Amino acid sequence: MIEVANLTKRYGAKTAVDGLTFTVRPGTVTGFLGPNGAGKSTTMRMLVGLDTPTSGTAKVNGKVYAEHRAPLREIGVLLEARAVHPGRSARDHLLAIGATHGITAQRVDEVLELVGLTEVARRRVGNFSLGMGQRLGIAVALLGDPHTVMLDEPVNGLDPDGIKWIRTLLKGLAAEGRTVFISSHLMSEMALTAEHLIVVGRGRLIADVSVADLIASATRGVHVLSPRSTDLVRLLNGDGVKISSVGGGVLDVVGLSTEDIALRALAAGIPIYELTPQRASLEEAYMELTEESVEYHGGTTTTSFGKAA
Ligand SMILES: Nc1ncnc2c1ncn2[C@@H]1O[C@H](COP(=O)(O)OP(=O)(O)OP(=O)(O)O)[C@@H](O)[C@H]1O
Repeated sequence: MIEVANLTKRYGAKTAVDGLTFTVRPGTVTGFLGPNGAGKSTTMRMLVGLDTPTSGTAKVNGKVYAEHRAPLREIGVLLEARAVHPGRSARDHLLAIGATHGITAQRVDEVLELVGLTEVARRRVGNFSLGMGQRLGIAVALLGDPHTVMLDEPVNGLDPDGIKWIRTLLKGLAAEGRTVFISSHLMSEMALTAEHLIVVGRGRLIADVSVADLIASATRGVHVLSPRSTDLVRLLNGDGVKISSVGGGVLDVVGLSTEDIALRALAAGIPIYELTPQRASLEEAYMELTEESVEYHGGTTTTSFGKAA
């Protein structure tokens, strides 16, 4: 379990994390999302004692990191900046880390197997590809068989096979009852991996929501096909309702639910052949949610072409 309460971090005049409060529960994969500079890495660093909060608390399994006697057994982390001695083998790297916690060579070999590095376990880490380095980082995180796993951008550098592997791994860890907290900018991947989301922007909490609810809350219309579309437009038009044609006789109705449309059409005797709610993708829902809090907007090059009538 991860509990963040009124957490604030200032670097001089810059407030990186601003009164953040949230809980990450065991048993599900929780995604940590937010635009660049939103404060995700800073929050994760405070959770593992790499940064000190200006105020508030960041607890793992009921205690702040420094209070744990065997932290590797409480929380396994993969943060972006990893210090690995390039001349060491993957196995030696894990053995050295494990030595501080009485972790056996057998456990090291188990973890190497789990992340698919057994065959290269005795090779110099300096020659590892980005994906192999990422797998080694995940091996470090899992070494102490921790109850909580926190990974910053875990799919960075992984190929599609690797991405699928980590998705299965993370879901498996959550199914075992562990707390799994991951940050990522890949929305399509988050939609497949996470069940719950903590969304931050400019250091503040924007949403603490299930993936399903976030997608459902994104405003999208309902596509309606009727042989009497003109009558239907007249019937449904009103305050807060926007109706447009999307071609093929199909109307896009925003501001009314499928039930509203069906019942009103039924009462007026207007037949309906098709009624389809338009679902937003997680990416679209996320963009709507964070629109206001993007710190660094990219420049756009716009060229005007005459719009076709
Ligand atoms: N050591 C530091 N000194 C000064 N400012 C910092 C420091 N660390 C982070 N910041 C600032 O704090 C803000 C939050 O940064 P952080 O890295 O936590 O964001 P993030 O959400 O992880 O971003 P990204 O998605 O780009 O990794 C940024 O504006 C960043 O420039």
